[in-house]
Amino acid sequence: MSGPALFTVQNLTKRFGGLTAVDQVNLEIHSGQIYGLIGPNGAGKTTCFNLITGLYTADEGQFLFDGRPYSPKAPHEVARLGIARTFQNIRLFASMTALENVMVGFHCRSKAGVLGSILRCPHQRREELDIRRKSLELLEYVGIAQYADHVSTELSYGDQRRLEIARALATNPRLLALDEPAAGMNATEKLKLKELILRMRGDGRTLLLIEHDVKLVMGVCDAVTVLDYGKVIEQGSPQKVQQSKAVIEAYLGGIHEHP
Ligand SMILES: Nc1ncnc2c1ncn2[C@@H]1O[C@H](COP(=O)(O)OP(=O)(O)OP(=O)(O)O)[C@@H](O)[C@H]1O
Repeated sequence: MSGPALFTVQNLTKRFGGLTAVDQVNLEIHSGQIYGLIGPNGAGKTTCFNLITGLYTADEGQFLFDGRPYSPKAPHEVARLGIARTFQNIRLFASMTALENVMVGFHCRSKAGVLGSILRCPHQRREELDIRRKSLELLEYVGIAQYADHVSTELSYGDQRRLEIARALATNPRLLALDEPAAGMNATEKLKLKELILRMRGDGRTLLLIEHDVKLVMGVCDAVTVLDYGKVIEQGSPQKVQQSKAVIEAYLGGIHEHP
């Protein structure tokens, strides 16, 4: 793809004791792309995500975001810089409604902030109403507006994952990272998720996707990187990756134990 990349990963390496979980990984994500990061269990996908989103610190390598060096120190700083993520294990505010969960995403970048919304100073009322309206719009966007007033844990598993996406979108990220969004979903939920991902791309969003469902990845991604034992074993279009001997061998290799 031509033009400068929105997000670049250069020689990324992370070790846990004697284990190199991520080993000299390079990748380039361009604006408007859906970029897939796949690989067998233990390949290093989540570690990569945790490095990109500031949960872990890299041992080697660097990131460029919009051409500038990006060194995430903490997750809240990552959100402020324009990267949002969802989690493999859903992390919603369990006692809040679906609507309130999305409102928290907006408050992260509102002038009033979460505390202001609780104290409800008069001049913050208007901003609060605006956030409420925009949160409802996002719930509609991901297809769960009918559950706005339901406590988040009452929602089905698939809907909770869509709620996480809505909350992440509330921060208006330039890069949205989804960590196994289809995990635990049934076929109908996966189809709806696919539609939502394609809709986000249609609206110009840039997505990084870790996903075990290879069919989903091949169906939505513009470019894919395949990891195995922390190393990139293939990179390119879904067509190229699907035909790669190294990828086929890695997936047929069965249970992956690190040496
Ligand atoms: N905090 C940690 N401490 C020690 N080892 C870790 C840690 N996190 C991950 N690992 C190891 O690093 C390797 C890569 O793990 P990672 O979770 O990144 O893989 P993955 O591709 O996301 O796997 P899965 O698809 O099963 O989620 C694995 O061998 C794992 O056991």
